[in-house]
Amino acid sequence: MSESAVQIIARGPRAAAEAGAARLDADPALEGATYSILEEDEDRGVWRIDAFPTSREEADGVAATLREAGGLSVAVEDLADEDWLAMSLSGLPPVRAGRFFVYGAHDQGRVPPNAIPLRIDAGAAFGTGHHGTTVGCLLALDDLLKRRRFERVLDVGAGTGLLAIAADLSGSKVAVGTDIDGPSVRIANENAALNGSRARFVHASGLNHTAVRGQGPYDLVFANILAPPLVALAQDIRTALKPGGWAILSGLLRSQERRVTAAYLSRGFRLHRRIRRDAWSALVLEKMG
Ligand SMILES: C[S@@+](CC[C@H](N)C(=O)[O-])C[C@H]1O[C@@H](n2cnc3c(N)ncnc32)[C@H](O)[C@@H]1O
Repeated sequence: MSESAVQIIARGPRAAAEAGAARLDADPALEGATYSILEEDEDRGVWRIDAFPTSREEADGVAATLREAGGLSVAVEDLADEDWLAMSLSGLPPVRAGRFFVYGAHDQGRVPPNAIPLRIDAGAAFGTGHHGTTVGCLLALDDLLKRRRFERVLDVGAGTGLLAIAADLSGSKVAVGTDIDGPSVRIANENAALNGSRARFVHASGLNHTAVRGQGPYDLVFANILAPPLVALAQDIRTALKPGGWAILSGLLRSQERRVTAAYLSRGFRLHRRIRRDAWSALVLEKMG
């Protein structure tokens, strides 16, 4: 959808927005759709979903699904420029998440002392550090690093690569990432080079790549994808981890915590912590012996 990119904006009460998001998650045809949900106006109780479809078919599907959910006013707005994501994100403020400081080119020189800087410029891949799902992962890593080190780290659904790069820059020996989206893999490898990181990214669905198997087993696996693939990948993530290894799972809504947690508890994980940000939840799980 090059010259005619659109953004879909749906507004309504929290219950309607969460119901709309749940419908997007449940539709296999919209599995790859990227959207965010957040509280836009706390006083008036208005919640908002922003979706950024990558094809006309996906745009029609997302808009129809949100309308069918009911209780939402849905607008489809044209984005004039193909580089809309970069435009909409340029100038965003830097993000501090624990010891990590995620910033764009325009904030070079503002890195606080003692922070681990992650230079990530807005572009066509997900993960500038501004989304609640990404912040949850960085906060979880920061917290775990207070008591332990992770030698080998895997990042499933790496987007810009910032989670694997954060692991590498905070002392991991091996940091590998995968993404089903080819351009994201290229961008993630460029970001690794830009940050002087040895993290490496490969084009793969889930954990299905020889480079992923070859570097395992892992001490830590990140997966910031949606609830259905998190459930579907539970066994693969378990297999990829050492006993006593950790999983940081994100991309799920608070309303989906129980379903995702159940898939991991039933495979011998223990829930260590939940980090909630906006409507999103990040789960920190340990693989028991
Ligand atoms: C929400 S973004 C997360 C990006 C980054 N890890 C972060 O935390 O900001 C999800 C990414 O996962 C990728 N993805 C979705 N399903 C996947 C799958 N089954 N296997 C690998 N990557 C996947 C998408 O292309 C997208 O880049």
